[in-house]
Amino acid sequence: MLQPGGFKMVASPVVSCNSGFGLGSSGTDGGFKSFYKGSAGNEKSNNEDSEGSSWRTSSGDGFRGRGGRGGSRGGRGGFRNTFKSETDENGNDEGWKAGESRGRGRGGFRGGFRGGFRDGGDEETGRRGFGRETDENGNDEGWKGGEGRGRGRGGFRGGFRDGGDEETGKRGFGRGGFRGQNEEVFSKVSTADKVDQEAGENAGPKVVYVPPPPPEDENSIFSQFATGINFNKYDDIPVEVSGSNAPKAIMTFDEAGLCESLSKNVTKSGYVKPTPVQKYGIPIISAGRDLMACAQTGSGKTAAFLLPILQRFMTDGVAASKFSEVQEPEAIIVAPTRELINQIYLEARKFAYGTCVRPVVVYGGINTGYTIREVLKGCNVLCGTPGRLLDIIGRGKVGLSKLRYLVLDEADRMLDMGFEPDMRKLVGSPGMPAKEDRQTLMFSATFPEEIQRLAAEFLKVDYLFLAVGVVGGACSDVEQTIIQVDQYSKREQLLELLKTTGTERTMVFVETKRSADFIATFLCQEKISTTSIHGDREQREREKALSDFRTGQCPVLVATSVAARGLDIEHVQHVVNFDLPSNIDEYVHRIGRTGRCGNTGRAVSFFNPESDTPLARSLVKVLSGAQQTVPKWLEEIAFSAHGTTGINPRGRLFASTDTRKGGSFRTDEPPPASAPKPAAAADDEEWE
Ligand SMILES: Nc1ncnc2c1ncn2[C@@H]1O[C@H](COP(=O)(O)OP(=O)(O)OP(=O)(O)O)[C@@H](O)[C@H]1O
Repeated sequence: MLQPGGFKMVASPVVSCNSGFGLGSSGTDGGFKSFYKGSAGNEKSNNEDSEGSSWRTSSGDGFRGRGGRGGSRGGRGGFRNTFKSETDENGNDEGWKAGESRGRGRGGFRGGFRGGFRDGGDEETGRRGFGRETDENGNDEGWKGGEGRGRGRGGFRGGFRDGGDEETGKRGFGRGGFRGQNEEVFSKVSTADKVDQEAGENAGPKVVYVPPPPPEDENSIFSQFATGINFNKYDDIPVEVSGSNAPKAIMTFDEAGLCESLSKNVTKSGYVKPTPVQKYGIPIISAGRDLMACAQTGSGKTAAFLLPILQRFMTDGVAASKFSEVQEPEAIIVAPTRELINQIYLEARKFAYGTCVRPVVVYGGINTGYTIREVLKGCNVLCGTPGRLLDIIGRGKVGLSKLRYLVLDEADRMLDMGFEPDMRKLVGSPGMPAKEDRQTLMFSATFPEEIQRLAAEFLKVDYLFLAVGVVGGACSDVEQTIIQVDQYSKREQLLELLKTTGTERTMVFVETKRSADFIATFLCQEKISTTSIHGDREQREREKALSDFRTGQCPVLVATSVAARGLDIEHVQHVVNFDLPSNIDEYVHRIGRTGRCGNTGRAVSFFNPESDTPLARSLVKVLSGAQQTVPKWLEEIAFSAHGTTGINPRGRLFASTDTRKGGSFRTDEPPPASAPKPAAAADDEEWE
């Protein structure tokens, strides 16, 4: 039987979709029927009934495959349709990629697996042809479930790999390789290179995705995010540095003492003057001090740590990167999500342009062998998500003896319950210099007090605390609106809202991966070009979704918490909290995807009193802290919530300053009874 929530469908970003839904409005039960109309004119229908799900097209392709029942996902069951990339990337000259695998589809290849089609054929792989395919099947990933994604859901992402995208398709052989079920089969005939063999401890389907290479042309490397009308207002934000002997702030980039290459790169990036977090942060880091810095979303924290680190490397002369079986990076930067760490890497690469410093990025969801090869080519600045970073260190590919900087971006997230063990492992890794012998830097827009206390364990005793504005406060360039709704009117309200936003870029946040798919599909059916990003999507799909959103091909991105932090996407004018998050810091980060770098933005949040009342008080505080109108009804809810339930862990209040000053939780509230829930809902993201 179909389990509740027994389907999963990934909306195609570039298709417009005409659908008939057979779903209850909650979207949790029931059959499903939709019709996809591809850009190439292929029309597909997707139909799942309670037993054997089927998937058929009414297009000329005549595809008719049978997706079996789900059930591999630990009770979620269901059926997951990932035909999106096929339509948009391959539907042009090749026809549906599914066509490659059609016949096999009937064999129930999807039954019980999460995979379904897996096109797997990214451009890189395709270029390398078949030899590469075998190389890459060296089992270095183990089962997907074992990659931090599974969380006990079991199942694996088998299915077909038709290998075909534009590039691959041209090469013939790369297409149509059957990789369903167990990619180990391939590894047995593999001529895997050494790295992949070393990596192959866990047999099972491996991740073959190799991301496209980063841009090489200067224009793309230095593509700028235009500053907005409020950029100069950053100067009015109060700044506080606590701790002893803080160095003086700089007022211009000239005062930062950057070498010529770095200065040039700063100029080419369009940076004319530093933001407050840069004015204070750069000299603190240059002075060799540990730092915990908190500044509002979109205000330039990345450059605040990258520039002084790179400058130090230039002054002291780091070893030019060259191939070695073990790399010894001088800096490690960690961040909680793949897309964010990739963005940081691109920033590092931009600022290091024309120097001998080589940044490298490692994150889950891409081929490990490829990642390791990239690291071994030379690595001064290693950017990574925690899992992959620990993995590569554990494999002995990265030594830590030369490490001078350890940077935790989104540091409060990196130290909350989800990642704290990994961070402890990282600082406890063999060879990791003691905190006295390295410089540890932490950055975020939010820094709850309990996390600050924990963070202090990773820092030297005399670390400096930098607060630009109110710690955890929302960006004041974002106009925040809260609308009271009931659960069942949300979709209609969203539609209404999106009618007013037109083609302006909008991020719609939902609480679960299932709802992300559901809402994205719904919007597609309403002919709104939408894509989605969440932790159940293949990395390739995640990157494609982001890229389609960035370019405006899909002006609406439905996302879970995985996209809440750090992502810097130009022209995002709106954020919609279709579901409010479970804690206030998450809210601050989500709405901070707009209103960046002095630009203005709007955030609209649907407040359902049945589920969101616990957040009311902190919401009121955030709104008033950012000089926003607080609706009367919200104040009333907040007030009564206070009278009846006291503080709620969901509604954790933010700190207003350095905890070393004695703490700043409001004194009229008891401390939270239990540790607050991490930002991501339990049901939700795997962060790495
Ligand atoms: N001094 C500057 N002048 C012009 N643009 C800048 C400057 N500093 C940063 N920017 C740009 O502002 C944007 C936001 O910067 P960044 O992503 O570092 O913000 P952040 O504070 O880390 O945000 P978040 O808290 O969301 O992670 C980026 O596009 C960056 O290139």
